[in-house]
Amino acid sequence: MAPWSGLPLALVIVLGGYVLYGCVKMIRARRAFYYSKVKPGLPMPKWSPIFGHLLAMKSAFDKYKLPQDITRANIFTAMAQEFSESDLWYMDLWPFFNPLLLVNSLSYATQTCSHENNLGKPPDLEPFMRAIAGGDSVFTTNGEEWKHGRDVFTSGFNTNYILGQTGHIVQEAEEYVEVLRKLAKSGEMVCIDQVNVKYTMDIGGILTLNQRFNTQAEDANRFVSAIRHTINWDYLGELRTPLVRWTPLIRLIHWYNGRIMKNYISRALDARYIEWKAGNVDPQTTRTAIDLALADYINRHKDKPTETLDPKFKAWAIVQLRLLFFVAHDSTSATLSYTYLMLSKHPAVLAKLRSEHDLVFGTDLSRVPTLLKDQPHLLNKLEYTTAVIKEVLRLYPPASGFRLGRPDVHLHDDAGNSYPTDNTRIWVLHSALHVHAKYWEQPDAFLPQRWLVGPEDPLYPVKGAWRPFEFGPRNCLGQTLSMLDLRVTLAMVVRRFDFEEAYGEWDRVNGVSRERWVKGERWYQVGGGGAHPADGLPCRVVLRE
Ligand code: HEM
Repeated sequence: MAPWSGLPLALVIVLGGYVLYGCVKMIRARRAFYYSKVKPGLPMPKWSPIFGHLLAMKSAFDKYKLPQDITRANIFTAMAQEFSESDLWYMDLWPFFNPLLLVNSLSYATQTCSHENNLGKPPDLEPFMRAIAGGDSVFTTNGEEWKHGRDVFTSGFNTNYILGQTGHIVQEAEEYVEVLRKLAKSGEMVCIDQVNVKYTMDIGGILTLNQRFNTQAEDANRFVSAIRHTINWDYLGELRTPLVRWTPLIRLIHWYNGRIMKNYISRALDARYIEWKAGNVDPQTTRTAIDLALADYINRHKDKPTETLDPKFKAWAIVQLRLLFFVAHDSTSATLSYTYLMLSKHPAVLAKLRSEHDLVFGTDLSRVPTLLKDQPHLLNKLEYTTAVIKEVLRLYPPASGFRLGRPDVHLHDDAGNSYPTDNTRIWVLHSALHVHAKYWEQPDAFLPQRWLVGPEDPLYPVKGAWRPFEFGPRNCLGQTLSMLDLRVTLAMVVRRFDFEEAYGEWDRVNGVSRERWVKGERWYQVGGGGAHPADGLPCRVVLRE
């Protein structure tokens, strides 16, 4: 029998076909990028006809000594200094990304996210978000589909309603204080970000799914474990290369976890629908995401109520609720972690924060939960606390803005230059914009007072340069909730505990070398949903009482 017959020959043909297909796609992608971006002389790093900008990424890692697990936004932030003249540059990272346009100026950010241009979300968000949400969610869809989702959930996140939910947050915060107390008693080093993720998941559970998960006190239930596993595995994909995401093992894990999440929310929807039909839910006072989805469904079927939920609605609602549970907890937990870190590094700020809490809530700490529950508007008096949170979000923004360019939309600069956005994904780099010397006095310094000074002060922030929640039609739906979570938590926690960063010890125990520092910081941002502190921010919790 000839050596190249039968199965081996078929394999060679299939593999050869794949290689050929890949080559044709690569040639097409590089050619299109060359003619639309390289030839017209648009700003970009040195481009190679074979590697595009993949080598430029490698050079950035070497040049800025970036650790492997740093977020992509922070890689681009390091590169931004090379494009300080244009404040914008293009990148060809095929096959890992479609063509990118990185922007780092207030004007470009505003143009990208404006109502007028109304740019949508790119399909490139899908691979990550699909693993979490299981389908097209309010985060990733565009047009009418997006608008319907946004309209259904908006009233559950408005300022008045959210302030009325303070009691629920305080309830979880009381549990959280007990967890911190135990950690302080044990004296153990702990990666506090993981503790914060559990805490914010408990808040997210009650405000999106109307369920108390008790993740802080007990072992995580199957839904909660499944979503965090999905994020962790997906992050592993992001860390190595996005191709890892498509390996059969990771796809199998996502499928398995996705089934758990889907079944869990499906049962929760059925159970809650029974409550609604029995008249046990007051739509005026209960606007958790699950209730808002059901209220919309019931309203649309009011002429012909259904015995059980329509499967099409259920499939849609499951996706939205998975997404909302994720966004409701992840970035807030990272912000909380960075807040503790900044407070531990800036004792004068911490002292001022504590004085403000003494002034607003009195010095009897045991009264704080009741005061918060009975008079949530007291939180509006926490001006300095809000300034601290804003400054943390300036230096450590957990997310970015991401839009799909369009042939009719060009970004313009003051000199009359015009930059095409056709066939590009525009990435508004919050981490670069938030420390841009053009907009910020002492950009790298942690100075909460900049949020309290008047326009005559050089520290006074330039309007629109702080955009952790983005602006425009696709701005963050949950920003009020997030700011409330953070203010309640700080009011409950900072006068009881100190947090002592312990990276040195963690690195010794884990044999980590000094290579993993970025701009003198060991707590650089790593991926994992939103951007979180590297290695979960190892620290010791110390009880002050
Ligand atoms: C510190 C906390 C948070 C930060 C920094 C943050 C940041 C952001 C950013 C930057 C976007 C826009 C992304 C883009 O333009 O491409 C966004 C969208 C969104 N966020 Fe947040 N977020 C936070 C917390 C929350 C919370 C607590 C919720 C509650 C459910 C939430 C729900 C959403 C939703 C639903 C969207 C999509 C909105 C749309 O496309 O219409 N986020 N967030």
